[in-house]
Amino acid sequence: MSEETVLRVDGVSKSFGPVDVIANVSFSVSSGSVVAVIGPNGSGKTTLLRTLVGDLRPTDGVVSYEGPDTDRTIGYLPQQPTFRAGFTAAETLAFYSSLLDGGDPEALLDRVGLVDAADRNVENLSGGMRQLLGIAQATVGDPPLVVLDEPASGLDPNMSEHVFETAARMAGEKRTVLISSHDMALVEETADDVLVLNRGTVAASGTLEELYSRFETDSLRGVLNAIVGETDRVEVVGGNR
Ligand SMILES: Nc1ncnc2c1ncn2[C@@H]1O[C@H](COP(=O)(O)OP(=O)(O)OP(=O)(O)O)[C@@H](O)[C@H]1O
Repeated sequence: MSEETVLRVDGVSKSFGPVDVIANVSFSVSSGSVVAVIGPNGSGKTTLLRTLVGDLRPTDGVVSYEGPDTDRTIGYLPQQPTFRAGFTAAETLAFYSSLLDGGDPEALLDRVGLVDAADRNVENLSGGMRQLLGIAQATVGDPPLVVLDEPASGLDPNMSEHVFETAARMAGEKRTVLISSHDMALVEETADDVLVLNRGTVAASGTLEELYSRFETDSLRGVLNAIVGETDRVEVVGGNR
């Protein structure tokens, strides 16, 4: 695996009005790796990813893309992807491809295992199929960095595994994949590096082995429990706003 930095995040904070959601987050992402962002509900994963892809402007700090200079540098699957109604899956990808000179829709659908749904209208896709179409959309134009926000959410176990295998295979093609997830088993199988967010700050980061050794455990669940404790409440930043 190459060790070139593709993304550098330096002291990034994001507030919404008076609500500080992420604070002073710094890390870098190496090319060709799968990096997982994990953390409890409300810890700031989506806000961090949206800031990294330029969907949100950081309140403080700098995000620098340092990968290859291509037409599309970062592909992004939002937590809830939306598509224009009336288009088929293939037409949706053809549309994005036409904007970027970004490749053959059939090949993009094949990459995520969605060829059989090519002619189905997007509003008639199942939740899992929508996620897969969103992942295909995120890879249009072959961006060196693909950011996937909970791509396996709502998918059955086989599909979740398929999505993570797809992500790992993409990273093997010299593409870097940054993925947020609550599925600890799949993160353990797939991730080269893990960033643990808690209350909007980086509580820990490193390879699985580094995290296991630091927290004297043999699972990510153990790492999370050591950081967050066992709780049945979602931490809500900024109170009840
Ligand atoms: N636009 C906004 N205005 C105010 N607060 C916000 C806004 N967007 C997010 N937040 C708050 O920021 C915190 C982090 O939310 P975020 O969606 O980033 O967390 P998350 O780790 O992705 O959660 P989950 O795992 O549940 O998807 C939450 O308390 C949320 O209510």
